[in-house]
Amino acid sequence: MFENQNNGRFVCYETKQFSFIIFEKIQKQKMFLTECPRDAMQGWGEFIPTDKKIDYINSLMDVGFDVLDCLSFVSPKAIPQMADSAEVAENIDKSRSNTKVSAIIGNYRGAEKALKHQSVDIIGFPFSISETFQHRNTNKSQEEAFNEIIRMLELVKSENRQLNIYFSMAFGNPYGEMWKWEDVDFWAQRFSEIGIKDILLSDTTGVATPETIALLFEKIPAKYPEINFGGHFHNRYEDSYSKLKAAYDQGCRRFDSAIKGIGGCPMAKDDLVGNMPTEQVINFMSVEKAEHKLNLLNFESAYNKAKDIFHFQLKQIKDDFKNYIYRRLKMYC
Ligand SMILES: CC(C)(COP(=O)([O-])OP(=O)([O-])OC[C@H]1O[C@@H](n2cnc3c(N)ncnc32)[C@H](O)[C@@H]1OP(=O)([O-])[O-])[C@@H](O)C(=O)NCCC(=O)NCCSC(=O)C[C@@](C)(O)CC(=O)[O-]
Repeated sequence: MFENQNNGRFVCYETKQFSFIIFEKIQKQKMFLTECPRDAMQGWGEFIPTDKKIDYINSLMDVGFDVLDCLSFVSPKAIPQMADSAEVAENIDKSRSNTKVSAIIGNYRGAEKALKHQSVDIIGFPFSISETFQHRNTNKSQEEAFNEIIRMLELVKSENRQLNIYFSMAFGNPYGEMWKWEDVDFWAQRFSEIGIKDILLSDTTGVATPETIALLFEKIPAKYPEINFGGHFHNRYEDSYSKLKAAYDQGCRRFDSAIKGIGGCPMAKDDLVGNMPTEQVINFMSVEKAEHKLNLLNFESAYNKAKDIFHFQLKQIKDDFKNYIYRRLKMYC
């Protein structure tokens, strides 16, 4: 099968007597975007006052993201920054927005706490392809986590909400454990069997390359069409385009990101590897002419609030923009 630039593809059909090639129009799929202020905030050193969090999250609710991953119901000792999530959850204004709200949880108790809040539509559990990271992050083995997820799924169904699974360390790990795509496939199969419908292939510590991203997005989603797969990348600012492109070219239209790429998982390594920056996803969509429904004016106003919370500077933004233009020019020259 060969895709071309005109929203179409040449498909080769073979019967016993004939083989023929036809041109099929393909519907351009809309992007499905998740903004992750939870990932940005959870490792932030100074405590962000609760009212600032609420104000920031409500400004993001106006942008038009499909999902806002903004809450966390884990141990406050492990992640003190998110200890006020219950109060934040009670003050999310969903009246003007279709954006779904997602909360991260690390055990059944966290799921129960999250689901008490009517604003929470989705809970997300970080299942790890690396056994070491499963222990580090949730104090469980993979099998223990899997069994707990089965219980959580029952709970989520009875509450009429949704359970997303992150495949942490899906592209490799920094602990010296062997990585192969077949391990990701093994777990995708098991999660498919229990009826999980949403899996985010996550590059927790930024070890993925465009090649491993392309490999995983080529192999895995095709085998499990009943599951919606997405990309949850952590990377350096300048690697954003090539990583998005690697997944996009394999048909992935679902991406998680955080403004300015701030954040990461504090349980993974000592140094946080930044998130996929949302501005880079927006740049990417404009280059690829990908359809989305973000309100960019509202995005700018949320971006200004992020600037205040995370103290990033205008000069830094200008430098990033200059670097971005330079790289694009280099690609075309
Ligand atoms: C998962 C647990 C809770 C298990 O924690 P545990 O140690 O197994 O639980 P425990 O039952 O032994 O309890 C330990 C303490 O935590 C408390 N506790 C226990 N559970 C809860 C709860 N739900 N809510 C509030 N408190 C809780 C519990 O009460 C106790 O407090 P103490 O008695 O010592 O005062 C713990 O290991 C933990 O909090 N880990 C942090 C997980 C986390 O938030 N990681 C970051 C988010 S995941 C991520 O960022 C990756 C992602 C999503 O971006 C994808 C990717 O890139 O890979």
